[in-house]
Amino acid sequence: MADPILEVCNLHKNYDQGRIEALRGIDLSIDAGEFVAISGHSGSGKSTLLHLLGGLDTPTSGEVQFRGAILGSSISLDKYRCHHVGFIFQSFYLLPTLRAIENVQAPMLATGDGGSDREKRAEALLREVGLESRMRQYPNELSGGERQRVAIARALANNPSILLADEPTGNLDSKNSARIMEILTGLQKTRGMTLIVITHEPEIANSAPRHIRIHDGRIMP
Ligand SMILES: Nc1ncnc2c1ncn2[C@@H]1O[C@H](COP(=O)(O)OP(=O)(O)OP(=O)(O)O)[C@@H](O)[C@H]1O
Repeated sequence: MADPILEVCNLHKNYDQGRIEALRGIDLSIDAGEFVAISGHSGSGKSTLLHLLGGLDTPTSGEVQFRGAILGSSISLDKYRCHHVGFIFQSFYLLPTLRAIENVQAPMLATGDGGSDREKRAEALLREVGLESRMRQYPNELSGGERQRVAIARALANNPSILLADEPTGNLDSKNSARIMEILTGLQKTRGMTLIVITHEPEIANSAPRHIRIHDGRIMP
């Protein structure tokens, strides 16, 4: 039976005082545990949509609901972002002065989650992404694929139910790209997470059970 975790209703997003219409009426329902790929040409509105799904920005009109709660109204964007969503970006965005294990603990510190268990939980997450031997390295001592694995562990820090990934393999070679997708789809299957991935790679888009194509701010039929 359908169990919507995210519902999007007539979503519009304008920039530049309405001169740019990045999203022009998106309706979308995503079930808990789904793996959805989003593709579309550059500038079509993919990242804008992902940012609104993740509560990183607010719509010009329309709404996003998380389990029936309207983002920014029935649930605060802060609470939603900190406890329910994990983000992964093409450029990793690790803090360069923190070791891998400290990067993973950062979101726990921000929310006050984890208590004295923080370090152990961060270790377990790094083990889950296969980085048990690289926990004490700084980001600049890690390869691109390893950095993205740290970013995935960090995205899991507060045990979110949704993972949002914006071109997570965009900076990686094909071997690392396959490894990252294997980890992400593994998390979707074993933890029952909802996985939403923006990608330009047809192989990844076609591997997802559901593939949404965006064109000029609308979902293509
Ligand atoms: N902060 C902003 N201010 C003004 N315009 C923006 C802003 N963010 C995005 N845009 C514009 O909105 C449109 C959609 O951008 P968006 O980043 O969502 O596209 P995209 O499909 O993710 O593109 P790409 O594949 O190149 O990352 C583009 O015309 C872009 O220039």
